[in-house]
Amino acid sequence: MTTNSVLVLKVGGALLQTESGMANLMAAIKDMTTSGQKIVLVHGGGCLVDEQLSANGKEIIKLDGLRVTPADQIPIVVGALAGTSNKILQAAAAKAGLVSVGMSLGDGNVVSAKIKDEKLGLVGEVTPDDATYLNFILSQGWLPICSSIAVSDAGDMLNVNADQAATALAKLVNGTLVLLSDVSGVWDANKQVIKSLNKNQIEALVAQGVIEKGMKVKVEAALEVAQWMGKPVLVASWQDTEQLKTLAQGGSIGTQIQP
Ligand SMILES: Nc1ncnc2c1ncn2[C@@H]1O[C@H](COP(=O)(O)OP(=O)(O)O)[C@@H](O)[C@H]1O
Ligand SMILES: CC(=O)N[C@@H](CCC(=O)OP(=O)(O)O)C(=O)O
Repeated sequence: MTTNSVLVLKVGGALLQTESGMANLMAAIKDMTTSGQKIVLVHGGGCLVDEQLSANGKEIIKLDGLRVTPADQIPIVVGALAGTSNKILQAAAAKAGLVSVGMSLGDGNVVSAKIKDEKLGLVGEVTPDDATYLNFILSQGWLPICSSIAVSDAGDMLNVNADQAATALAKLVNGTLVLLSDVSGVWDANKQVIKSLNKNQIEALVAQGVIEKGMKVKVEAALEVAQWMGKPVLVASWQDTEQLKTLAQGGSIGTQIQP
């Protein structure tokens, strides 16, 4: 998708567990940036957080796809996302010949953050704020790699769902959002990828329980941006090299979430 607008690519945490997946993605990013496409990479790391919480004897609780994050889990969550996950991706970027800047939502006032809902603990809700820092990184030809850890004005470190993090950054730079997961797109009840979805269809599939958990959060984030921008948002897979090539050539892949 070589467009004039900035491409905001979000990758789910499962990517970080496959060397070949990361290598393929970084090769596709290298191709796109070489042809002048500006890219912001936003990442999750939910599975790494799960691993680290378990290793530290902590409970894993999710509500509607969002992790309940008590204060005693924050150091582990921040370490897994802003630390390990972010640096794993920077290492993969370096291997592909890309110059990256590892960052989080707490940097340069890119977003403003507040606690989303007391019952989720230290989970953040973010809104776009100041694009100066991100635009500077892009103007240097560097690849920003952003984790979904935010910092509130009150000085709390907050855990933000990475799809929602990507939503805020896509709005910030008025970019084109692509959410890459470990599935080829949004499935129907028979696990067939649906080519295109609008608001009514999404609401029906959520009500039927066909779209659930992390995919519910993702599709709702995608719909919000699609409506805000007045253009479709793609939900696709980082696993499929062909999909990545199509994306790099400006084609449409996976499921299009329509405004
Ligand atoms: N209708 C659906 N279509 C595709 N995936 C779905 C659907 N409903 C639930 N899922 C689940 O959502 C997962 C993707 O969400 P999530 O794990 O949060 O991804 P990521 O970590 O890439 O953001 C899929 O692996 C799948 O198990
Ligand atoms: C609040 C919340 O749910 N935060 C997520 C942040 C990471 C994430 O979203 O990772 P994926 O993209 O791999 O799912 C979490 O703690 O798992």
